[in-house]
Amino acid sequence: MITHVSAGGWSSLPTPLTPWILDVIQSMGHTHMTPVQASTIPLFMKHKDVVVEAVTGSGKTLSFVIPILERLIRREGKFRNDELGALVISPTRELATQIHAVFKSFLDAQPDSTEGLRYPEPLLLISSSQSSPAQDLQRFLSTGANIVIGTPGRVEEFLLGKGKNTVNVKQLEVLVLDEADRLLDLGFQAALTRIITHLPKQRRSGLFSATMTDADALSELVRVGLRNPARIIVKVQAKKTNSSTQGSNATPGDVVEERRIPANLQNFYLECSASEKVVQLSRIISHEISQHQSSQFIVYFSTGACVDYFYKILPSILPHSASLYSLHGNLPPAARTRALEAFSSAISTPSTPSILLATDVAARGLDLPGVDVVIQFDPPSDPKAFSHRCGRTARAGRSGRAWVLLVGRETEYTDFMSIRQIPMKPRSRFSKDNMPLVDSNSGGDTERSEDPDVELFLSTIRGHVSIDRAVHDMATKAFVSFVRAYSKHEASYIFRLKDLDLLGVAKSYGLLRLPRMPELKGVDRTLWQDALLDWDTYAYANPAQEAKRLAEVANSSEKASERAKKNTERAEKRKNNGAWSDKVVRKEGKEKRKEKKSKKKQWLKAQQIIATESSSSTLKRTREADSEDDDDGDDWAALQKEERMAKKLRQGQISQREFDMEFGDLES
Ligand SMILES: Nc1ncnc2c1ncn2[C@@H]1O[C@H](COP(=O)(O)OP(=O)(O)OP(=O)(O)O)[C@@H](O)[C@H]1O
Repeated sequence: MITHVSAGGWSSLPTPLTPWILDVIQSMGHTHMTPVQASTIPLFMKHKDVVVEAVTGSGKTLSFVIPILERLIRREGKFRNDELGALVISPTRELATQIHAVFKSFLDAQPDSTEGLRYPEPLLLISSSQSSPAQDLQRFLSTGANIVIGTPGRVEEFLLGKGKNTVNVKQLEVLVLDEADRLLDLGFQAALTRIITHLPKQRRSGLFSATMTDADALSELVRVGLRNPARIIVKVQAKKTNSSTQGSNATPGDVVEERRIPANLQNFYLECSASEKVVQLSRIISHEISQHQSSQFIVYFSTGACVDYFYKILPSILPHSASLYSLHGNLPPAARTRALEAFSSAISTPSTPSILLATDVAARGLDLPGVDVVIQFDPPSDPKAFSHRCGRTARAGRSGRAWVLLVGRETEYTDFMSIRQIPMKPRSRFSKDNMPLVDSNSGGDTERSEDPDVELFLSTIRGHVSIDRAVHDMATKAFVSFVRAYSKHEASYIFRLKDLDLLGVAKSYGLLRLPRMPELKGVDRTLWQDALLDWDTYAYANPAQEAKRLAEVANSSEKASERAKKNTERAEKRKNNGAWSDKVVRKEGKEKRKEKKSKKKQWLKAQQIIATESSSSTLKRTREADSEDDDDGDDWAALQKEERMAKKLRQGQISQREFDMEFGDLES
């Protein structure tokens, strides 16, 4: 369904558009302006700075493209080759390329007789994967381009790096920040400030986004050099029923709600357990294909590693065959361009369903009118990205459907979004037959039982993963990156890692075993079962990678046996060292005892000298015998006994013979 949201014909603008510009607009099939265009174009064409907030897909691009062209066409005096007339900055290269294409569709159609924009090529994209900054600079000078479009990094390089003394910005008429709230975020702030400081103050500036709410702080606007800007907010009113209308289409008497998402967007959330997410993703896709004949999907994940992994896994679990595409920021620029081009052309000729798996690099601005369904497998870390992701469908009055999977207490996210005028409707989990999954009811309490197919999916994914060890590496990387991203959610009081069932997530991912990571420290591992697999023979499908692994295994087992050998040697040495030190201790003890003994014997000797002359030979023999005695206790007892006997001998209580029998050399 396409609901045309009109706000008057193009001819109703207070300043008429240049005829050939109007022709191009008509050739695009845009018979009427959208509300944001009707509000913005007249102001921005004149001398007003604008801050524009309007929902996704409402036509903001033409709201700045047309005023820029009109200002440059009407300008008195031609730009010199090194002079820049207009600068458009966007946060991603994909969006920059798209904006470039919109400008180009106008400029390519300009008649030869046109005054104003008559350069070999008045337009320059400086974030293309096909050109280097040096080449951009060269093209700028050779073509005399006056409209430059780029991402912050490349624009900075262009104006303040290599091009510092080449690109003349003195005559700059217009600066546009598309997705301005994103550009004013911390990540881009420093580069943006440097660029803006470099530009002349006498210029018009326009800030555009579907989520400008945070960027309207006065200090932000002053920082980007806006003076007394016109604030344009285009809100959507929708009937609080299933059939929605937009803007003035709501009739008096209807219960209407204001929302910050397109009126024709149906926005659903589906609550399931962590272990059920992949099952439910597959079933939403299946439901959309069979019930709504949807054929173009974008599925958002939280990290590039998750995109890579599910790109591998999904074909094994999707009930329908589909063409998959992947797009994330870690891909080389050329691969990103290829993926987007392939997905776009698949959209224009739908035969089998096409599914783009993406991160937030594809959340904002991309205009892919054929997208029927957006599924957020993981809610975004930045809540603002939520409406941008949803907004890849239901564009320009078309209808579209968006889903988000929420786990446990994550359903609080719906209230969080509702406050931000982004309503969501609950949907039940889907059963195998794509019917709502009914929770069992025992004694009045509804029990959420895990979908029985979770185990089936787990073993299917595991089966797929176990074919190639590289996929296992991807699975582990994806899981780890997901957990780390989860802990960085901006809405951290809703997305709390400690509340998340990590074993459920691991199950959903089809992990063969749990990775070693501190976040898994507290989990009850008795609830987890590793896949039965011989890890020694589990191989990489890529022969070179497998050869490398085997070499590493051999190397590490060699190292392990070397380590074991060294350990044994060390143990042996310790033992020997231990025996030696025992000896030392024993020797020292012996010497101490000897010393003690000799002192006592000296004392005894003195006693014996006092005693009888006849016992002296016996005592001498006793001393000699004692000196060989190592046992300190027995020795001391013997000495005491000897001393007692010697005393008895002196007192005549025993005879010399009796004494000698005991201590001397007489046999008893
Ligand atoms: N006046 C119009 N009538 C009908 N369709 C239009 C009109 N103006 C623009 N469009 C179409 O609407 C679609 C969305 O436009 P655009 O990409 O500018 O949206 P946006 O507001 O910038 O969205 P986002 O916030 O997602 O970047 C485009 O396909 C464009 O061709």
